[in-house]
Amino acid sequence: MLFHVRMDVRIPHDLPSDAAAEIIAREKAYAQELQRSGKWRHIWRIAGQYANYSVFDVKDNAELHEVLSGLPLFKFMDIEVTPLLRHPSAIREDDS
Ligand SMILES: O=C(O)C[C@H]1C=CC(=O)O1
Repeated sequence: MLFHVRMDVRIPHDLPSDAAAEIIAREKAYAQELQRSGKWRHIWRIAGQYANYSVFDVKDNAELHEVLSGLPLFKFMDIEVTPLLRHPSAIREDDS
């Protein structure tokens, strides 16, 4: 199943910078591993914001929840999920 996900990151200003840097490094490794696995299909920075638009390809809602709740930055994020399905007018064969 495909899901469009918006993540807005709100790291508290009083979090020490070395702690923030450590979480961000773990987040990057986690995100890149999920991209290599094919579960995190797209990630785009939203211009001018500490936020991204992503597309996940996972088995079901439960797997999406597991993946998202495992994000090292999860507790500092607002996350909005939109389930997707193939549009009847789509022509790209690999978009489902
Ligand atoms: O930077 C972000 O948008 C937040 C998060 C998502 C992937 C990643 O590496 O960091």
